[in-house]
Amino acid sequence: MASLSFLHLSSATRFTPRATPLNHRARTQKSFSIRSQSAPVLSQDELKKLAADKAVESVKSGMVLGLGTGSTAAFVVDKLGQLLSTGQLSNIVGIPTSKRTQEQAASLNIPLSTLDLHPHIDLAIDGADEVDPNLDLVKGRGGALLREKMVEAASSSFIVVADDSKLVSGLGGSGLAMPVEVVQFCWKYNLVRLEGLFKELGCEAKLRLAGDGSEKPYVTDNMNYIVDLYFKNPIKDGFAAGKEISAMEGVVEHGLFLGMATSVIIAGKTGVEVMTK
Ligand SMILES: O=C[C@H](O)[C@H](O)[C@H](O)COP(=O)(O)O
Repeated sequence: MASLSFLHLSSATRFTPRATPLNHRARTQKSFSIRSQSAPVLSQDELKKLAADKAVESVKSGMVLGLGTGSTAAFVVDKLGQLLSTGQLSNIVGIPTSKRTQEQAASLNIPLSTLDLHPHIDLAIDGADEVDPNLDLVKGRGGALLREKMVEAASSSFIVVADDSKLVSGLGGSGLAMPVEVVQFCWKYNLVRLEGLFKELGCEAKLRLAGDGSEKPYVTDNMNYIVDLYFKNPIKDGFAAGKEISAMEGVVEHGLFLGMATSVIIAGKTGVEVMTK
C-alpha cells in the first residue's frame, strides 16, 4: 500500500491533519495533508507545475531521463530546459515518449536519444489520467501510451506527476477513457471484442477520432488507432484485465500501467503529497 509524505507549498504553509481523508487514501495507513492558513487558490495548471517542479528535484546531472507526454509532463520538460540553460543541470540525455515531447524538448535544447541507444533509463517522469491507491495508473488519453510504457518500463525509477483530479479509488472509475492501441487492420473487430470482454462492467468501446471535426480516426505516433473503453464500474483486477486485453491479436498496448510507478506526486489545493510504495 502506498504511503504519503507532504511538502510545503510555501514557507508560510502549516501542517495539519486532514479531518476527513479523501476516499483515495481511505486504505492508506497514514492520512494527513497540509493546509495553508492563507492558501492561495491555484489553477489546475499551477497545480500541475507544482507537481512537475517537485519531481524535477530528483533529477541529477548525468542522468538518462524518460520524458513523458501530456500537459503535466510538459511542465517537467520546460523546467528541465530551464535548468539546463542556466547550468544547474548538465549532461542530461532525454528519451521522449512522443513526437510532441520530442519537439518540445528539442526546442529547449535538451539533448535527446532513443531506447535503442540508451536501453537503461535512470528516471522517467510522466503524467497520468488515473491514479489508484496502489499507485497503479491509467495512461494514454493523450495517445502516447505505447512509447510511454516502453520508456517507463526501461526506467529504474518512474515518478508520476498529477493534480488531485486524477485520484480514483479503482482504475476505470473516473468514467473517462481507458485507451487501448490497436492496429488499423479490422479495428472494428477488436473494438467489439474489447467491449465484450468487459460487458459486466458496463463497458462502452469507442474509436478515438482525430478531433478536428471530421470522422477521421485519431492516428498514434506508431500509425495505430485507439479504442477508448468507458466503464460504468471500476476494473476489479487490473492485472487480469491487462492480460486479457494484451492476449487479443491486433492489440498493440493498453493504458493500464500496473506496478510501474515508484512514486506519485500529487498537487492539490492544500499542497503537494508524495506517495510511495
Ligand atoms: O498519452 C498521454 C499520457 O499518458 C499523459 O501522461 C496522460 O494522458 C496525462 O496527461 P495530462 O497531464 O495532460 O493530464
